[in-house]
Amino acid sequence: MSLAPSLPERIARTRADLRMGVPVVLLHGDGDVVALAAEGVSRARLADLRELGAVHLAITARRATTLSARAYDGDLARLNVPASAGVEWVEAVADPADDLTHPMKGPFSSLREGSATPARAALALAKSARLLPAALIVAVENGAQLAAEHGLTALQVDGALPLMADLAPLADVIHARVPLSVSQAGRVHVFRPDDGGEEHFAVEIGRPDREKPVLARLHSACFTGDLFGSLKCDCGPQLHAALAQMGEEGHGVLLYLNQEGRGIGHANKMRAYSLQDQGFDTVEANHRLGFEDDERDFRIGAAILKDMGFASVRLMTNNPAKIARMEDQGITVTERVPLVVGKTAQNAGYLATKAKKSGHML
Ligand SMILES: Nc1nc2c(ncn2[C@@H]2O[C@H](COP(=O)(O)OP(=O)(O)OP(=O)(O)O)[C@@H](O)[C@H]2O)c(=O)[nH]1
Ligand SMILES: [Zn+2]
Repeated sequence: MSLAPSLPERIARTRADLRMGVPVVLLHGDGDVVALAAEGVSRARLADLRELGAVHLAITARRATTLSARAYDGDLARLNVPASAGVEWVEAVADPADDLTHPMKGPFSSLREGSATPARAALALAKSARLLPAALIVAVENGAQLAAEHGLTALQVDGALPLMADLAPLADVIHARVPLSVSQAGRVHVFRPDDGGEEHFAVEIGRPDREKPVLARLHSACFTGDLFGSLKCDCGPQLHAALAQMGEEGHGVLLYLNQEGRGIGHANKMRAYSLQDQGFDTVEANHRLGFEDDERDFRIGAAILKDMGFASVRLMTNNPAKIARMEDQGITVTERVPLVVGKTAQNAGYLATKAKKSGHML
């Protein structure tokens, strides 16, 4: 009998700690580290980390490129945090908000020695906590002992990294009838991943025949567009047009995937919007923040479709990557159903960038 949390549960706990600004211990054969999310780091915590040893700031190669810092570790850089640097320095490196007003942030020196794997895990955890992808790290001698002494969560990096890259199993927790304006025959399913991540929803309209391709939409959450009527994107009109077409045909399935801001989270999407007001396009803004163009995991959508018994879809999308990801995951896309609605003066540039840089068929 063991009441100890499993590895997926430990990952969830580590993520929650980082989000709260609590340090965590990452255990690794080549050397343990204490890690702390850079976002919102307090003076006291930074001082505590310095007591443990030399502090480094792990950032993604995307962010390093913007800062003209060397990324010796390929996908990331471990910057030396100067002894004189305070929390303002950490925030300014992690967050591009004032890049234009303070363009000369360097020069930076980066760590070359030692394994970058714990730093990589810290960044993956920060991303999955929907924080800025930047983490303070300090190498420590006996991480497990330190964690026990201070009541910190300790995580084995070698087990956690591959598990985080895998798709977390999803359970169909509950489904219930919800009459909708587009169709009385609406049913909403709630899917919950076993890694403590966000729940996703499936809206089933009618009773689609599982033997035939179903009219399907994979919608990514957009709180500004879906709820507030934002004119900066086309999400709200796409959501409503997709449901309306399913209502007209009598059958369909709309997945509402909680991957806000193409998977970077609410706060980071608003940071991206703020950068867009400084003149960067949607892709450049993601890169400056340290993210890839698109951080979504469409395996989730494919897994939900399969769980519901759907093997082939008529996919409502303009995004060729969505079609490719479905096919990769064994969902046959028999037809692409275009979904071009909601063009506004304010989103013309956004849509043009999607067409130019992401290959959208608009
Ligand atoms: N990071 C970031 N995310 C954005 C921005 N504008 C919209 N989003 C997010 O982008 C996602 C839009 O997803 P979808 O509607 O599935 O659009 P898509 O991938 O372009 O594909 P289709 O609509 O199927 O053609 C949502 O998660 C939005 O929150 C932005 O400027 N930056
Ligand atoms: Zn949107």
